[in-house]
Amino acid sequence: SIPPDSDASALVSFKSSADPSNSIPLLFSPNISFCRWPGVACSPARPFRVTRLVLESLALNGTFAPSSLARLDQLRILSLNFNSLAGPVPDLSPLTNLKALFLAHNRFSGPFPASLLSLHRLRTLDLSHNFFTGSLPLPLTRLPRLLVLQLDSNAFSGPVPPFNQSSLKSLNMSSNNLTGPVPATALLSSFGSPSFAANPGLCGEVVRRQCSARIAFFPHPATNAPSPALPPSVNGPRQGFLLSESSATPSRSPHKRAIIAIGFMSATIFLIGFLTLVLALRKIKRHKLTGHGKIHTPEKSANGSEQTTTEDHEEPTAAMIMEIPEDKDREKDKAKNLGKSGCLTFCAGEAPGYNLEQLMKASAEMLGRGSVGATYKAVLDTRLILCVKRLDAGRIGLAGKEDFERHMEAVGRLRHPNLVPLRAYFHAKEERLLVYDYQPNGSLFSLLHGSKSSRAKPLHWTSCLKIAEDVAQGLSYIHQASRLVHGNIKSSNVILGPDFEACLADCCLSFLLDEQFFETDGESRFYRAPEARESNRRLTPRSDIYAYGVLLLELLTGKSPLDHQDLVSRDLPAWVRSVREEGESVDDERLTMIVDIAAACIQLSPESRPTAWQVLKMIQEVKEAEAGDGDDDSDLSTSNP
Ligand SMILES: Nc1ncnc2c1ncn2[C@@H]1O[C@H](COP(=O)(O)OP(=O)(O)OP(=O)(O)O)[C@@H](O)[C@H]1O
Repeated sequence: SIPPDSDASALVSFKSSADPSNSIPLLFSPNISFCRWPGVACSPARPFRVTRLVLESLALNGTFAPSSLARLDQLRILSLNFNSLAGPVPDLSPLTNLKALFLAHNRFSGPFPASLLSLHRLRTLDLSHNFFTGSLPLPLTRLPRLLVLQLDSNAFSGPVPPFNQSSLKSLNMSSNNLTGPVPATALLSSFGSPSFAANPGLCGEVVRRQCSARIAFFPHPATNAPSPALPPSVNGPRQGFLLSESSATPSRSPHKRAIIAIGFMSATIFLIGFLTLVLALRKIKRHKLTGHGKIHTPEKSANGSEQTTTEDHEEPTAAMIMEIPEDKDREKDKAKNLGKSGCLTFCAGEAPGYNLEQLMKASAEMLGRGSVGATYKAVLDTRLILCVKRLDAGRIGLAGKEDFERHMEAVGRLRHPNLVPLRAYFHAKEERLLVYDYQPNGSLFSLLHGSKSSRAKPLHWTSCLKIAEDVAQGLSYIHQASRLVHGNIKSSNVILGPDFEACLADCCLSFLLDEQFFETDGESRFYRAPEARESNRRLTPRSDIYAYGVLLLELLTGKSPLDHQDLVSRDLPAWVRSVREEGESVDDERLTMIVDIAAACIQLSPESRPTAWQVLKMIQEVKEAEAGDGDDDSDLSTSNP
């Protein structure tokens, strides 16, 4: 039997929570010395003390139990890569000799494991491809021996810590949700932009993306000067500074301050004015919204990114809104009501970066009208570009303010590099606005079907795999982190971010619709699982998977689902192959693997469809097969004691 205080008992304890499906039953046999259990190594210098534990790709799908490995204070290398371990990483501070920790490609969640910050011998840390959230702790910059740090493909947010330790030779923070300027330390500058790719909110020299005026402006000492009070619904005097700053010289003259002060004093008057605008907004008919206001026309800069012209700011959306002042008493009443709920609610505890007033003054371009309302690209005076969805009051079923807010709060908590984040929402009596990040590179729909000049060609194979993986990542996160359902997966709701990463948009909005308006005839119906065709109440994670399967075939063939409605009766591999045959050659086995995934997703019976997580793993297997047999443990050897 196994002595209770031995390293062997620690291993058994770890297995009991990490491996509930008993995927490795034979590996942990009491008849063999535990130092010879597969994946376990003990040091000759310290008999019966485990120094290395490598349990990779073993389908471990439980949790990493607190204290289970705490006894292993001689452990140098711990690798649990490529499993499905979920939940937080427990306190690992007792593993004081740990030099390499690999937890990549699992389902770990929660904040950055703070206990790792006390592991001063740590040289390699790989937390990539998990669901970690929250900010990166500053003490990470003080781990003195850190050589390799892989944090990519998580949902870390907040600023990049100013790493500058000379030991660090490899750093990857890509595909997170980090924001703000990347500190231009010598070390971070030497890594350059690839280490930070697919973090749409990062800016600065290191990532070669200009920071907005806000970021450049606020550290300026003048912003700390006391400012006159404003009504609570106006987001403080900073906005006034910003508005004038965007077109001003950097120095703030007394003359300028006086102008700003006058601006503030008239804020109340202005506020009433803008409330009027909000009320009138409801009155504008669709054709007026599209045709009346000055449409913001983006210009492509030399680097391909969109820029706004000065004129864009001259005629705000408000101009479209302003035209019909109603009967004055009614206006006042409505203004009072709006005043009570006239603030944007920012999601996920994020600091307000703008206010409703600024939003209303933004220049706007209608991007389209979907099932729940119209979508606009809004350019604020600060040049911040947002995507604003104005919900169609008549079609919204979730009538109560509380229900609406509860739903939007839950949606607003979702943060993942492959989801378009909901930043804020607004709810007044009959007005509901949703504010998202604006994604500059169009939708997958326009990528696949947008060009009228050439007949639709399937995308390049590697792009297909990348987009398929990105979407599966986003979907898997929605299903796992929140138990929400996307409800409307289709190619126009897959938007391409600044680094052409695919992000799911319009997350969980189908549930807002009054059931009678649930479209049974729009393009969405081609993506809809048979069991959910008639009612939005029947949308489930499995119906999302069905939609994903249809999307995958669209991606592989470049054909709209309109053109492949009889999917179930087709010989899918033969069809996909025939459509792709003119393009670049793709390994037949890999193509079949992907088509098989799509076929599994569009099974008629919801129970037969895989989960999003399984889909993701299968896509990643194809990608890995594509990349050839990887050198998974190359870092292990570099950190081998
Ligand atoms: N965050 C965003 N950034 C950039 N473009 C976006 C964003 N969200 C949506 N879009 C684009 O705006 C257009 C209109 O979107 P909208 O959601 O209103 O309609 P839809 O996607 O066609 O229908 P549905 O309401 O069924 O999702 C689409 O082309 C979509 O790709």
